[in-house]
Amino acid sequence: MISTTKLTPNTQLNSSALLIENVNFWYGTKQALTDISLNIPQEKVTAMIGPSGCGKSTLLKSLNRIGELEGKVKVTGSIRFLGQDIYHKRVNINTLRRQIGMVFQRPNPFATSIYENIAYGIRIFRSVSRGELDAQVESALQGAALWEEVKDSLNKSALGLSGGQQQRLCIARALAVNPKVLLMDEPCSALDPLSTLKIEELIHGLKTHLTIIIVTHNMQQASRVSDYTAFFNTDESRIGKLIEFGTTEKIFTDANHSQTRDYVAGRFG
Ligand SMILES: Nc1ncnc2c1ncn2[C@@H]1O[C@H](COP(=O)(O)OP(=O)(O)OP(=O)(O)O)[C@@H](O)[C@H]1O
Repeated sequence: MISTTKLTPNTQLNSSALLIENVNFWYGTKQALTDISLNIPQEKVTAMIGPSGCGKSTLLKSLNRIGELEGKVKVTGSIRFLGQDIYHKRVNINTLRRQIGMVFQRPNPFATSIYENIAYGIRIFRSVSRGELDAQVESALQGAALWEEVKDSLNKSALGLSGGQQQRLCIARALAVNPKVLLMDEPCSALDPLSTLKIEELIHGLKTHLTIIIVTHNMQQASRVSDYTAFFNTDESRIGKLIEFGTTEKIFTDANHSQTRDYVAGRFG
């Protein structure tokens, strides 16, 4: 159910998964984000919306530090995951990325079997018996609502699955290592309407035990799947900033800022 609590970016929620404070982000000398403060609630779905180039993906990728893989980047400010500073020098990046998993715009399964796509990540983090591995693979595929469709073809190539199935496999792969947060970067933009519906249903079920952050250009999708929405924009400086954060109901029906109202009404972007 969508809460009607009035929220501002700095409002302290009872249970915060990620606390983002005064974050600035640069690719080399190009600044992509300025002064972002946002409190991502635990076990809810938060949508990030805004026109192309306003830094939604950049912020998403800074939450599990995979943005750093794209070359020389600089981040200032603070991002706390369950209270811990993710940029602290003693943070184990592999553990961070296990706890904060990610699903991308285009499904990117490994060119191996369906089974191996899931088993690979589990084996990296701990040694398990074959029986336990089988059970965990099944559990992850069940969690991504894919088990019934693939249980008789686990040894077949993942590349033979449809695009929608591949995306659910990628979700299963992320779920297999028990993340606490799932970052989704336009996960349905390459999918047909039926596959999109399946992913949206999945998101709805997953938030009972996962915090989900989804970047989407689809306003209907944002309003269907999310509890909270963050709207980003740029001005003439071309640097992304957070304009407004609140319950999805408030952002879509009674936003404080005219830019937000114009964007959700489809008047620009
Ligand atoms: N690897 C990179 N190197 C340099 N600049 C980048 C890189 N990735 C993104 N940018 C720039 O950072 C800014 C924010 O990009 P980002 O992809 O985060 O925006 P976005 O809101 O997610 O856009 P879209 O909705 O089109 O995906 C843009 O100006 C973009 O050109």
